[in-house]
Amino acid sequence: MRPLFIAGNWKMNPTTEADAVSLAEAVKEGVGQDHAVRVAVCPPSVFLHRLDTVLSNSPIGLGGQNMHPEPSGAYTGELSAGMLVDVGCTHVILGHSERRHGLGETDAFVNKKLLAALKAGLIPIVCIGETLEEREQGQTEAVVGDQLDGSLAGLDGDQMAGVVLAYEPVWAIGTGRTATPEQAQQVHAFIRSRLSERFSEAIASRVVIQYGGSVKPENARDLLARPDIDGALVGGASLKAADFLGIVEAARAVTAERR
Ligand SMILES: O=C(CO)COP(=O)(O)O
Repeated sequence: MRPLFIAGNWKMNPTTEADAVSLAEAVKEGVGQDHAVRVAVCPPSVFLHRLDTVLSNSPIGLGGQNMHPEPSGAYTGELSAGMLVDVGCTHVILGHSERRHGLGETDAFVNKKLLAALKAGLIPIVCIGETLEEREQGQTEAVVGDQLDGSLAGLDGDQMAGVVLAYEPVWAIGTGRTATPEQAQQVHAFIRSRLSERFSEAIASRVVIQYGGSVKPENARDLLARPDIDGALVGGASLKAADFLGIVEAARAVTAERR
């Protein structure tokens, strides 16, 4: 059985280290030593080092929100996989739509980052998802399929099994408009079938596929109860400890029901 995995993508929030520490401490206290559900937080990179200390003796993973594929060099403003590992990261988000659409990241570039992240021992969370226009034109599967092919190029089955995918329909991010559990499940099942064709059914069945886009405590349980939805990548609701912990609680409830 795939363990459910709830990750918080804090994006460019909160704005001070003191607030980041408070949020991380509250999440740490709420999660406790429970390992039934995987949990990670991905704060802005300037807070990573401090939060590694805050989150010590806790099962909560720590993730970067981006990285450069090269290990070092003349890349102003960038940071590498090795640097993320050095400050205590276990995870890294790659190819978020805010970077694909806002900053022109391509599948090929995401793929280079993915290979570098795996080499450095990070667990990558690779984001994919269609825009509203693409959905309305019936292109969801074509777009998501292309993103998968491009982003996952060159991976072998064992590497794939260690990658987390996050299906984040762009139209559901920060809009309050969540994909219905049925809509999300349909795309998640498509993603898994694509992985099955490309790798094998055994590998596809091991890949954790998170859903992201306006996940809240109120809608988390219905989403997480679907067979191919293995967790959530949470934006806005990860900035309030009570909301984020409410989503973790929903994941625990779904996990307990499945036992
Ligand atoms: O982009 C997201 C997570 O990566 C989702 O953001 P929201 O939860 O704010 O919609």
